[in-house]
Amino acid sequence: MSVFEKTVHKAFTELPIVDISLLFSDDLNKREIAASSLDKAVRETGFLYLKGHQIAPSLINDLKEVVKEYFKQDQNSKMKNYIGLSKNHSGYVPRGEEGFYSTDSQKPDLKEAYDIGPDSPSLMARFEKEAFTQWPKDGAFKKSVSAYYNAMLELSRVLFQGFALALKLPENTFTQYLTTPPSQLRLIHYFDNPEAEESDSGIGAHTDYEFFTILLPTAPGLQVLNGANEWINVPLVEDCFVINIGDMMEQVSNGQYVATSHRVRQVKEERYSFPFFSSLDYETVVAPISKFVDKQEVSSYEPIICGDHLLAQTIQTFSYLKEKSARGEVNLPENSRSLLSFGQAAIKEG
Ligand SMILES: O=C(O)CCC(=O)C(=O)O
Ligand SMILES: [Fe+2]
Repeated sequence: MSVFEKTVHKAFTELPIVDISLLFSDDLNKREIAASSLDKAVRETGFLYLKGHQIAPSLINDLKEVVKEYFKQDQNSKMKNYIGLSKNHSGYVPRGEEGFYSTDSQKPDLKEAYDIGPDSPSLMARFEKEAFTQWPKDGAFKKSVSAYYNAMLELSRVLFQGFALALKLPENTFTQYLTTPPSQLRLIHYFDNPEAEESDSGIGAHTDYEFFTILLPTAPGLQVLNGANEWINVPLVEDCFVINIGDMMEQVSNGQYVATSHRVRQVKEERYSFPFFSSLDYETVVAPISKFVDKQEVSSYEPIICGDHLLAQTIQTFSYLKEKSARGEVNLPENSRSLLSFGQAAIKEG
């Protein structure tokens, strides 16, 4: 395969486990060994289990505890922190607020969420120069969730370096743009539904918008589309995160690393999941790196501005932002991509 051909994932039936312990080594040769196993897994599947991440179990346990307590509250209490009341796209997301994932508006995805982003500059930096994250009253929630957010931000720095090495690029290729990224942490609660059928959607099929996602699920339900267009179950593996490639990694690598479609289905037992969407600084221009573009080729990946891509996708999916857009209070950035412009399905069509 020429290095310029876009990757097509294998017809995998399970996800590889990648141990990144060596990425924490002071020895570059050792970091490169870990990076090459990352590279292999990403090319074959675009999705993997991450071992050796050095996140303390207490951070994870504290997070699960405060989130479970939070969602136990009644709807009125949760709506006091409705995401539409915030200036930086943070807060409670009731069922049905997001219109993208579920294709059937009569049957919204069976979930609610709480979204956390940084204080300004945030995802809404185009419209709000100064904005602060909306937190519920419970101080324990803020403490545990912030600690987990900060740990994810640090892990994303290690992984950005790992992905740069994996792509045989200078190690700081991405991290030079990682100062105040508008990365989002979602705390998702899927309702228990013992009668759930195979077609009942927790989250409909999509790719994530950022570079990669560090996901912590608490129960099965996640499914990934493989190279043969089959949905593969992602069972839990103890002490592992799940990592998947997002739109912007596909964009910078000119399709060497492809965003992977995934969905959540048939959630019978109550389920929580915590994706951290790893982004770079808002103004970062995300274009295919020249090494991956054939001189004769016109790349199908037009440059995008990192934060604008996230903003555009978000405006197209959240009801409160669609309403603000209709009132002229927010507007789509120039050259916005439509939804589902990345991933295997988009490559096959395009
Ligand atoms: O809940 C999960 O396991 C996946 C969540 C997800 O794909 C997302 O929020 O983008
Ligand atoms: Fe996702």
